[in-house]
Amino acid sequence: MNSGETYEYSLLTDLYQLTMAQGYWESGKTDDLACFHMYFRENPFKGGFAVACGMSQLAEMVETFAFSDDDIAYLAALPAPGGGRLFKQGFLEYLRAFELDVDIDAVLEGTVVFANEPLVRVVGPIMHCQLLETALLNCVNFQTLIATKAARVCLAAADAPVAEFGLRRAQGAGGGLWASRAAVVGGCASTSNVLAGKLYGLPVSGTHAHSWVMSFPTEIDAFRAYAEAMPKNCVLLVDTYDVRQGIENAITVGLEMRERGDRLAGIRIDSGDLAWLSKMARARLDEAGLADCGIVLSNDLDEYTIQSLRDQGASVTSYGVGTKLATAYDQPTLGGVYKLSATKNAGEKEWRDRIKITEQAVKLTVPGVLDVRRYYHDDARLAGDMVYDVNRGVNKRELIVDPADSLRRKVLANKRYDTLLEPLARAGEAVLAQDGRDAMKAQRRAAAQVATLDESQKRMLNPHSYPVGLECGLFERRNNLVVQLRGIE
Ligand SMILES: Nc1ncnc2c1ncn2[C@@H]1O[C@H](COP(=O)(O)OP(=O)(O)OP(=O)(O)O)[C@@H](O)[C@H]1O
Ligand SMILES: O=P(O)(O)OC[C@H]1O[C@H](OP(=O)(O)OP(=O)(O)O)[C@H](O)[C@@H]1O
Ligand SMILES: O=C(O)c1cccnc1
Repeated sequence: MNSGETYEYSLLTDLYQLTMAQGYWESGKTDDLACFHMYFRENPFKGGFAVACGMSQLAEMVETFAFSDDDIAYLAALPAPGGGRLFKQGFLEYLRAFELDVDIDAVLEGTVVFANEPLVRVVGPIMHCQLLETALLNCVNFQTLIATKAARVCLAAADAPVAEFGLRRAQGAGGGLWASRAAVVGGCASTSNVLAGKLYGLPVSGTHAHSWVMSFPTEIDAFRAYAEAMPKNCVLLVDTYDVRQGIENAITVGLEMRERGDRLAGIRIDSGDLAWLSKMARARLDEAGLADCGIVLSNDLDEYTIQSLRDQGASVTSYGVGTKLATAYDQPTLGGVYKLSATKNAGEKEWRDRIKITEQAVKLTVPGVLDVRRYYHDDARLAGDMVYDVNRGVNKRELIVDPADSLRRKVLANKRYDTLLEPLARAGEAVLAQDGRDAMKAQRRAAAQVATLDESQKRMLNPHSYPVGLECGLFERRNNLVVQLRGIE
């Protein structure tokens, strides 16, 4: 898979990653190993869950990560604010020959994930881990945000398919492309974005614009011409002048199509009271014998308006959702972070815990080399997620502790579990199989996993919070480290 744009992933970074890299190179720390994890601290949209996405682009990033002669020439020319050049020639030659050498483990796209558990683990020479940080966060943060928004919109829409229409309002070309893909992973049935369809193998769909109607002398001329041009894909936009008249014109054309052996697939309503108009349209279409003509609703929709339309009994076959989905209108970022959790310097055998301490309990990081065990109830509903250190044992009772409230604990022993992180790269080579990169497979994974959530966790308003906790031994270890570092033993 290719993103379609010539990305320079090695330079798609913050300058400080490169200045630190020169520092690591100069201080002989290029062989010191580090372990970083990417996670977010709060579920987006005040929701009860998120849908992971961005791992396919991450694999592409690993595959293409290199500093070209052109990149090196650019870096060589950068001035240092204090005079001279920012980067040393020796370091630039090192970069020219640079080969990424990291192991990455990540959840598969479409996996349901929660706050405060790792989505991605990167292990390798610290400089390598840091050279990936910014681009990794850029892709996983954005795509997870949009996939989650899409999952919420699709939950609200229930059985009615949602088409993603957001490209025109998306944040630039790259943002639009990846937003369309993430929207499909999150559950959208199709996208209007043709390039995303081509690049990522997504279903594309669409209707027509008001300009089509406005360019003809009358609405019915416009409808007839569209029906001629698109007899097998004819959805007529009925609200350019007057919805009531638009529906009557669509019925006339729909009946004419039927005479020719074609079918009016649907009408689209894009303004006004969508619930009332859709019910009125349904009644008229049925009366006219066009019960097989669908009704598409659009206009500034999101999960909340869709929920409200359903509550009002709107008659709808599918939704078109653009701006509020592709831009994650009510929350512009996921806020995911990438934190160092363990180091192993040259010559050391064991990983050494690393922790960032802070006054804010939520910002305290978790030490170790981590993975997540997801436990299930007998009926396949999720029971709880345990964040644990892969190099240490798990306590017998499989007890987890909520680090934000240590009184919240849960015993998970005797339950079935699986582990969430899967190999994405080994020694700098992407090992994520094509299967693991397929957007439509990720969509099926997301749908199956969202279905395992309890209704209370899927609620839009004040959802029940799913238990994610630290393995009790890891919780104790972290507490001891904080005590040690604060010198309060
Ligand atoms: N029955 C309804 N219940 C709740 N929200 C609705 C209903 N019908 C429409 N909406 C929403 O109300 C908003 C209407 O916005 P606005 O008043 O800007 O649209 P409009 O004037 O009908 O159309 P436009 O300005 O696009 O021509 C949209 O976000 C739409 O999704
Ligand atoms: O409302 P969204 O969820 O973003 O869905 C896409 C919108 O884009 C189109 O409108 P257009 O760009 O012509 O602008 P308009 O909404 O002002 O008609 C379309 O008719 C939808 O209304
Ligand atoms: O196909 C459509 O109806 C469409 C596509 C993009 C934006 N608005 C509508």
